[in-house]
Amino acid sequence: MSIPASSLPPEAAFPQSAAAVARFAALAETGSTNDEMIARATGEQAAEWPDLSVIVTDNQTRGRGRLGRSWLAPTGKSLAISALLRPTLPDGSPLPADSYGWFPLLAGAAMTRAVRRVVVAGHEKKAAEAAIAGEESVADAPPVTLKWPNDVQISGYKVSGILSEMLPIPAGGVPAGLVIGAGLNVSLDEHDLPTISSTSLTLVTGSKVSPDAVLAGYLGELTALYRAFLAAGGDAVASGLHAEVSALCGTLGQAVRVELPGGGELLGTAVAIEEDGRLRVREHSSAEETSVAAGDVTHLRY
Ligand SMILES: Nc1ncnc2c1ncn2[C@@H]1O[C@H](COP(=O)(O)OP(=O)(O)OP(=O)(O)O)[C@@H](O)[C@H]1O
Ligand SMILES: O=C(O)CCCC[C@@H]1SC[C@@H]2NC(=O)N[C@@H]21
Repeated sequence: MSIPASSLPPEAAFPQSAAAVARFAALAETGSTNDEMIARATGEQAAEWPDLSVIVTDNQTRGRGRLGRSWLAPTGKSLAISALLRPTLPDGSPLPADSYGWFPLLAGAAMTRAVRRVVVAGHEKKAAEAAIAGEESVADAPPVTLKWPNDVQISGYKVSGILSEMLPIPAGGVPAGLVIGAGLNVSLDEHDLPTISSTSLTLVTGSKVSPDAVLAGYLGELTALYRAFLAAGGDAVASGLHAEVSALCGTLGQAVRVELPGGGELLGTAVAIEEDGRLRVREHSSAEETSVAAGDVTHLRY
């Protein structure tokens, strides 16, 4: 007698992703994958959750976004992914705390690259179908860019958001690691979208997208950028991460409004990403340049 599909563990739906990391768990449902991962990484069984452990679900019921917002995801149509990193340098010493600021950008770059591959493949499929039908060539593939610090946008619409959270730091100690949470809108329809500024992979490509393939793509990119960053001692410039993030970042060259964490705002043009990951903005009123480490950035479209 064959086993009914519903009795298979959820991991069975993610063979490529499970092969890409040290430990992989897929949950049928959870409140927040970041909360799940933080609890496991700091609980009694913490030693069983090594560097590059991943928890995923397609049914996250209380997703948390940046700046205290909620992350909304209709059941079965998006992925909530949390990756545990316990970064150590090649000599075995822990990564210094001041390199941790690069992780949100590193994860954003990894997701941008993974989404780009899906969008380009969808575009090539459409182009091939158009050619067979004898139609005129189709338009260029839509741009997939990183919105500083870590949203992924397709043609300016948000398809993924990232929330990185540090594990508790022991008094006077070095960080024990962090959890990088990523929400990815996979197959939402128009009517499922939580905001007018969001989109999904299926809406953009017009094709069915394999959650396992896109997740494995993201985990592969994340692992590659992470390993290069650690091999360079946590130096984003030497590892090429600074250049990669700058190349993927659609915020550069844009007119932006930055709502600063302490109140107040900055109106200007985003001109560069600093070597420590901050965004440098040239103010419109004074032409003065200010670098911001955090804040809510809006791309202004005139
Ligand atoms: N599944 C989702 N997809 C996209 N955004 C979502 C989703 N769930 C919740 N949101 C939230 O919706 C809000 C809108 O996101 P978005 O970044 O597009 O707009 P914004 O921050 O208001 O403006 P802007 O992008 O122009 O700066 C954010 O708080 C985002 O976290
Ligand atoms: O854009 C944002 O505001 C960040 C959204 C982060 C959502 C992800 S989904 C997986 C992980 N678990 C959470 O509760 N949040 C993050």
